[in-house]
Amino acid sequence: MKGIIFVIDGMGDRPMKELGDKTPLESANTPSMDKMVTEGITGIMDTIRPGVRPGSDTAHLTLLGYDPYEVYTGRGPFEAAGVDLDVEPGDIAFRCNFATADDDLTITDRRAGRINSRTDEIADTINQMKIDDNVEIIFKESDAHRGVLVLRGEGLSDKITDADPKHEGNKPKIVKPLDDSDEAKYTADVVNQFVNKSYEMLKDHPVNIERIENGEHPANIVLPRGVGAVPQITPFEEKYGLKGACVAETGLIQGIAKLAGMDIIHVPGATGGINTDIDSVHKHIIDTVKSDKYDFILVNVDGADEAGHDGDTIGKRDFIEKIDPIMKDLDAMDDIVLFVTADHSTPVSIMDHSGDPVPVFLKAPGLRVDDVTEYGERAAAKGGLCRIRGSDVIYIIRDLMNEMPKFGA
Ligand SMILES: O=C(O)[C@H](O)COP(=O)(O)O
Ligand SMILES: [Mg+2]
Repeated sequence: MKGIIFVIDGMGDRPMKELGDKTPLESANTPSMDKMVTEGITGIMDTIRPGVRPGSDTAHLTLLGYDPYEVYTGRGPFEAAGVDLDVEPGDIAFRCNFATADDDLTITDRRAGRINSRTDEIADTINQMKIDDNVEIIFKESDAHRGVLVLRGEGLSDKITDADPKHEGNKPKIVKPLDDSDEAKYTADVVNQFVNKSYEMLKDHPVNIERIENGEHPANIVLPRGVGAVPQITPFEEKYGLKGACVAETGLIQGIAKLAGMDIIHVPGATGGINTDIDSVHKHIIDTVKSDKYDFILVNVDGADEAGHDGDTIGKRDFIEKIDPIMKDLDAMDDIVLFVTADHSTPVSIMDHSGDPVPVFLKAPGLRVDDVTEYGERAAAKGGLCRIRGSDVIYIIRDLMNEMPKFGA
């Protein structure tokens, strides 16, 4: 028996007039998932707890059986692991966005047109930045508009705020210390200098001159957020005795799996967007599930979340439809316990994560099948799994895999 958690990132949503009072999932044509739901059991899930808006990081940690209130130190170190940057004790790491700023540093696009090429050249320039002799700047591009900053040196602190203003039309936030320590004050000052210097170094960068000539948004500023020191995570295999692999598109999810000791399966052509090479994603998921090497596989596809963040209703619905053929192949396998879910809702109307519970279903041998015949937020709420929490998932899967020790004699 193999366990699989298949996360359709940000899939949960709310009914929309544009879709005839349906959600993107309810409106999507998903014959394979509907068949699996008919033969399986459904429910809804509060990934962390009702009303809590999960980040993808805290959500995935929870699904893997870690308590984010214990192990989560910030998003940065997971993003760093995802691009193979070491974060050592004493370092602090940030998730960054390549963004577009105008002359007075007002952010006009937090994702620089979802830039998807030559960010390595921009990273090379950022790596030449000097702030003072005490602190080393280590920067690496991740997928699309994402990047990672690691600061290394004496006397740094992760007790500081973010620079990313989170909404266009604002200037970068002035980073502030969160406690009275000299370390936090110093680190905040370093990060503020980093943001300003990134604009100075990038505004006339050849990559950006070319982007402007092509009518694209330049990546002329770097916005750090999600600061964190290195987290302590018990390896997944040590915790559960299951050898794990992760097939994911984005550095964040790969980084979480890597820090949990799982093997990372790289997917050529995966962009994390609705334009991803879905055939390549499909092939790598199925090959990994079929491989004898693994007992447990974490899958994450990210396009529905990106479409939610972009306010793209039709893109979100159509991306969900693209997942259905992958499910058809998983449906043909007998020896799996498959848990399909979103990590959180990203309603198109909000363009960000919400606390709405997400629809889930289970395919496994021996289930107490319910009456639900369609995969959707409201249909799933009528299913036999009822309303669960994300922290329940790894227990439910291990039980159905016959891997759970008995509690008691
Ligand atoms: O896509 C991501 O990395 C995040 O989930 C959203 O981050 P962004 O708003 O910076 O794109
Ligand atoms: Mg997510």
